[in-house]
Amino acid sequence: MKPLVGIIMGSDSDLPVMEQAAEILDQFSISYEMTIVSAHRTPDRLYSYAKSAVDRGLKVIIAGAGGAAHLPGMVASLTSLPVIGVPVKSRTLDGVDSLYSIVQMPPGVPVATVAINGAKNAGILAAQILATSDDAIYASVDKYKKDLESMVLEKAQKMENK
Ligand SMILES: Nc1c(C(=O)O)ncn1[C@@H]1O[C@H](COP(=O)(O)O)[C@@H](O)[C@H]1O
Repeated sequence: MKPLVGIIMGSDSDLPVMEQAAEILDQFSISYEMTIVSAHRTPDRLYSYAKSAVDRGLKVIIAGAGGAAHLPGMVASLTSLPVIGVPVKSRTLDGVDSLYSIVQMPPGVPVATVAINGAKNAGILAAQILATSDDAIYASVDKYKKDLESMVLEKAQKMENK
């Protein structure tokens, strides 16, 4: 199945965070590809990845990076597909550097930025973007949210009955 979502990250050290996006896409049975692309270390690869994305059938790109996280913004500059940015928690500044690098994009080049290490929400958001034109994906996401609601209501009930 051709991947609909591209998950990219600046380094293999981002994988423990970024694989949470893959896990939730698996739950929704959404096809994806996952690889390393770095604006800083592999600029030519970044260019060819972003430029070929739409022709390869991708609909959404999730880009995660830490520190001076230019990857999501640079991808967004090179393609008109929606880009979701995941600030990965860095070793020195706790990911605040990653967050600020990703979130403050200039007008005209948005990156939908999730929380620090928020790769799971990035996956859900990608599914919701796809769901606007796919009823089966919409139904999966809708069920996920209803299950979440039931789970919390059950916990509330247990807490009240103690
Ligand atoms: N922020 C970027 C970019 C980029 O934005 O192009 N490329 C790698 N990195 C980040 O550097 C951090 C440390 O990388 P290493 O663990 O490989 O030293 C990672 O979090 C990666 O996302």
